[in-house]
Amino acid sequence: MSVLLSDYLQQQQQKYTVTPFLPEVIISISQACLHINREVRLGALDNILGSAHTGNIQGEEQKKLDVLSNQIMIDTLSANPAIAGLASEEEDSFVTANDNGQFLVLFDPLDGSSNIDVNISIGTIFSILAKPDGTLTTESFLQPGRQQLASGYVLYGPQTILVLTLKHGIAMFTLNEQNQFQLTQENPQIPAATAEFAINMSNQRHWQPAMQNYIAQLLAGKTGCRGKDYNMRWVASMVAEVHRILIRGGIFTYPQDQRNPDKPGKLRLMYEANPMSLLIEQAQGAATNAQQNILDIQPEGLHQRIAVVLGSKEEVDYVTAMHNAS
Ligand SMILES: O=P(O)(O)OC[C@H]1O[C@](O)(COP(=O)(O)O)[C@@H](O)[C@@H]1O
Ligand SMILES: [Mg+2]
Ligand SMILES: [Mg+2]
Repeated sequence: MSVLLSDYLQQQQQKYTVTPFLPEVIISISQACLHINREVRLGALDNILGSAHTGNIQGEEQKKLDVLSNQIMIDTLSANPAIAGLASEEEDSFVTANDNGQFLVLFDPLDGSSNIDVNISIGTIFSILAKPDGTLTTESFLQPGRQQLASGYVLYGPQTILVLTLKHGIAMFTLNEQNQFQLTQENPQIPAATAEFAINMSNQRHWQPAMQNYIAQLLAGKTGCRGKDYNMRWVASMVAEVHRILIRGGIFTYPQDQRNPDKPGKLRLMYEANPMSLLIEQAQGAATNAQQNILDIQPEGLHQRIAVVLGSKEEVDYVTAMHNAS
């Protein structure tokens, strides 16, 4: 018998203590993503390709689909009275949703924007926190990743797949012919060892010495100290890279760059690194900023950037140890 997202959420409530109304928040997120999915599938037919000719607070050019997906997320989630506030890659500061809401939702409405126009996998990433008591402020959102109640992503690829954790393992749902998310895999385990890495090699000259040395070891293959040949992949969509790692293992990194010391990495802690790190940990992988566990980091800003190393545990531990020894 097929298990739909709503059935799965009910089962989780029967097995574990799930915060009241958290399932409804996840349903709202899934509805927003179904809407985004429709837009993605139509592409040029719905005039959603190309630049919006605007920029976000991070100085990045916004694509039409970045702006549209952000609006869909805000409109859909604000309609759920359980949600107090929202934070998005595309909004300068947080958005107040409902005065009596108990949850905060942080999201990257459209991840992998450079892939939109070329029809390569993109996604939506989300993180759910409990709203602390009192007035909603930026500080309300600045909770370490370990305090997330749930996180996940929707991958708009050859299949549309929702991946979710309520901190009791991981569930993967595939969008079926009735436009419903249907459970297709539970509790994938990331193999501890791997021979596949993902990094944007064009930035090599800017990496710190420890990352230079690590990648040089992998490139040396069988002839080097790691004693095996490594394969490389780079999709330029974090959602797609994390999905590959959840399915078959591997290591993904977007390291710190020496070009701009004020910008310790490209990826954002609150709505990219934290939700993905929770998923990776729930699948027996590891995630660090090359020095410490990402989920233990005390955030300092909504749009804080961070170096990310995640995936197969032995490989992540190895490269993290190299950084800590340097
Ligand atoms: O184009 P680059 O430098 O390889 O960066 C790719 C990385 O940037 C991102 O696209 C950033 O996400 P956004 O598209 O949400 O800004 C990641 O998904 C991906 O890992
Ligand atoms: Mg992103
Ligand atoms: Mg984005």
